[in-house]
Amino acid sequence: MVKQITEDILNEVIVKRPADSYKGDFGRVLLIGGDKQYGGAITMAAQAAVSSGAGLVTVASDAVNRTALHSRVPEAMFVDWTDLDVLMEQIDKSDVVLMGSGMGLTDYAVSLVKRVLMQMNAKQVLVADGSALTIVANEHLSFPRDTYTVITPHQMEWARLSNIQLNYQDEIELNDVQRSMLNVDVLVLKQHHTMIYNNEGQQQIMVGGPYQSIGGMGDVLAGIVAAFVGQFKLSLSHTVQAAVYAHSALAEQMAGYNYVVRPSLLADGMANFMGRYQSNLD
Ligand SMILES: NC(=O)C1=CN([C@@H]2O[C@H](COP(=O)(O)OP(=O)(O)OC[C@H]3O[C@@H](n4cnc5c(N)ncnc54)[C@H](O)[C@@H]3O)[C@@H](O)[C@H]2O)[C@@H](O)CC1
Ligand SMILES: Nc1ncnc2c1ncn2[C@@H]1O[C@H](COP(=O)(O)OP(=O)(O)O)[C@@H](O)[C@H]1O
Ligand SMILES: [Mg+2]
Repeated sequence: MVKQITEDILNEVIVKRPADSYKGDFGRVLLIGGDKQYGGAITMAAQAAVSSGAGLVTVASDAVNRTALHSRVPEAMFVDWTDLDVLMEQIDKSDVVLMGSGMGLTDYAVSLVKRVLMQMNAKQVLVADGSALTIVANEHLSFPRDTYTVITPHQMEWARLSNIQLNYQDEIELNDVQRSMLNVDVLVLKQHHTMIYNNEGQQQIMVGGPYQSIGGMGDVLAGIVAAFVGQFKLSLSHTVQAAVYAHSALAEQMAGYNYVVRPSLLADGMANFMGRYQSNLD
């Protein structure tokens, strides 16, 4: 039975910050993506991660994106993704690595995806989205067995990864078998009323709508997911459920007075949205 995710997940997962906390308590998040063509995608993911409370955000991207990224998200640190020694060091230091947003499909992007998959360890969480998923599918790569892995494909990306065509993607058992064969802990299968698959079963959001059908909306979700898993200590599956719910619930609220919801505005709205749900620790 597919469980419907309700607003309760937000009060359960989003906790009030302890008074004596510091940035290191809320996740070191590394975002790898943004080639020459798609700098906006990684910028929006970074904006979303910062606004959703990630303690420290670093972006590894094509050098051409540095100034634009900093002008929109000065809180984020920047690494030129061709500087491999620094990049590998950053991966080792991170709690969460998001890769794929606007990464593109160049040979260099392929080589980066391979390196990241090899470098991740058992204590870290990998969030893979966008181009990284297409690369894993095209190159027949595997997700690391010992790293917690969350993937956030749209339906075409899932078709490439799983070989399940779009008209069969409502077959729950089929999707779940493929998820597990791919070494994926949490599959977020994005669609109208997105579904989440994990070892605890399947969950679905009933919020959100077509005002979200706009480029960048998935990049923002990836940044929110990375920030949530970096800072909240509940199970990975609950934390991802909260991130997915928050993304579409806020979009639904913003759509009350907008025809479409701009992903960059949604990203900026997350801090205010989360502030309304934080629950007390005691
Ligand atoms: N401002 C930016 O820089 C943006 C960059 N983006 C990046 O662009 C790269 C390519 O991603 P795309 O998703 O555009 O390209 P993809 O080639 O992965 O997917 C788009 C293709 O899938 C098809 N499709 C079928 N069903 C679909 C569904 N339910 N949802 C989405 N597509 C469906 C579309 O018709 C199209 O042919 C990613 O790395 C992504 O992060 C996009 O997020 C758009 C915005
Ligand atoms: N009609 C819709 N109803 C609900 N959610 C939608 C709809 N269209 C798109 N979305 C949501 O918007 C996001 C789109 O993600 P994606 O296709 O990866 O966008 P991009 O790669 O351009 O950022 C997903 O979270 C998806 O669930
Ligand atoms: Mg996408």
